[in-house]
Amino acid sequence: MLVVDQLTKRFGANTAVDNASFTVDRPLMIGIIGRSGAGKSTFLRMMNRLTDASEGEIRFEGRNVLALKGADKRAWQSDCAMIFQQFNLVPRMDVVSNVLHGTLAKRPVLSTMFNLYPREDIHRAIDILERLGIAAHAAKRAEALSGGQQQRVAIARALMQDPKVILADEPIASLDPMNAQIVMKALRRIHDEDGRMVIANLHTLDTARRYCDRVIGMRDGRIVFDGTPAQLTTGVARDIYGAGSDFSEDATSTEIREPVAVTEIRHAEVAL
Ligand SMILES: Nc1ncnc2c1ncn2[C@@H]1O[C@H](COP(=O)(O)OP(=O)(O)OP(=O)(O)O)[C@@H](O)[C@H]1O
Repeated sequence: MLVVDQLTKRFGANTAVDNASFTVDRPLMIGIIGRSGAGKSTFLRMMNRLTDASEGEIRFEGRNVLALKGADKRAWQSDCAMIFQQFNLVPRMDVVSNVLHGTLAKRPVLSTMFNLYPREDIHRAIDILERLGIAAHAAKRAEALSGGQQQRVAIARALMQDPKVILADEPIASLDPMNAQIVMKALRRIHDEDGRMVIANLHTLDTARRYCDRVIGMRDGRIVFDGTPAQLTTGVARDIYGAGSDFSEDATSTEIREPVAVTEIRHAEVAL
């Protein structure tokens, strides 16, 4: 389904992604972990064609997506939606309009400029917001929502594209532990229920272990681990992070320890 073949990206003398290869034969939920600068974002950006590769191929369903041009490239970018750490919403625009922006690539420029969307798209946007537990905020400005709610709006916008793959670049790095869990659960549910592949860059080991079927570890641009969460032992993690024997998983943890926070999560999840 997805074949990453000897993928390399150089920025001058710096090799950000170094001869990376892996194969995915069904739509899994994949976590990419590694310390800052390991090449995780650059990989996602190549996959979505925001950055060109220096060498190698990314084949999705048999096509080398790195060779696509013009309308084919835009169609791929629509099939492969991206969400970001900072949500990238239009802050002063209402939530529904932000979600409808997910149809941008498929809409004539003029109708988008004047916010003219077909009724069925508006209904679909509201259905998606409902699915994510935030339909009650549909008419509010995006900036009025909490970080966790804004990230769910960004996921809703991605879903409007009806993508085959969702790429998430540190989707929970700006969120508190409670909202981080709500967002990760939303991504996992979308994967489970819709069968979409999700590839998420994550900076916390426990999140990768808990939500992903497969974990890829990057260090200095190279893939140094590719396995199941069960295979991701503390020793392996130490290798990925290039850490010494004093390495503590707590340093990369988003676990919630206070019982009160767990109760809050359960309340929030009822809405999901
Ligand atoms: N546009 C760019 N120009 C030059 N160098 C870049 C550019 N983008 C990334 N790099 C370099 O490529 C390497 C990998 O960066 P990348 O952002 O992919 O790492 P990362 O694992 O996503 O880290 P982080 O978690 O901090 O975002 C780093 O050394 C970075 O400085």
